[in-house]
Amino acid sequence: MLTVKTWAIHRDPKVWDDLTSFKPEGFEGLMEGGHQAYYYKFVPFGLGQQACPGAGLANRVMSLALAALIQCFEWERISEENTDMSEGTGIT
Ligand code: HEM
Repeated sequence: MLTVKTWAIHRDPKVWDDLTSFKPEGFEGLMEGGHQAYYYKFVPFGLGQQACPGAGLANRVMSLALAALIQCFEWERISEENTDMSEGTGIT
């Protein structure tokens, strides 16, 4: 069996700058160059035979789901402190 090391790909300093900072703009232009270019750099759905079969659906409904959450609820911060986004163990 061949497994793809997504953890290492997503943390490759040759591909990603300043890995531990929150920089959404780092994802801009990710889709340029077509499907293949996107998948080699950023592989949230895995790769190969075991890759997520729901990727197409997820990509299409993600912005709708997020927009619905933003529109339907009143959001507020629970404290003035920044959320700790550091890695931990557990199940997503
Ligand atoms: C943001 C949304 C999603 C993400 C990030 C995601 C990510 C993943 C990942 C990383 C895998 C494992 C790939 C591997 O083992 O290499 C996977 C597997 C799978 N996903 Fe998703 N997924 C998402 C949404 C969905 C949706 C919407 C469906 C179905 C409607 C789905 C169905 C599946 C199934 C059935 C597998 C198992 C595939 C297999 O083992 O053959 N996923 N997904």
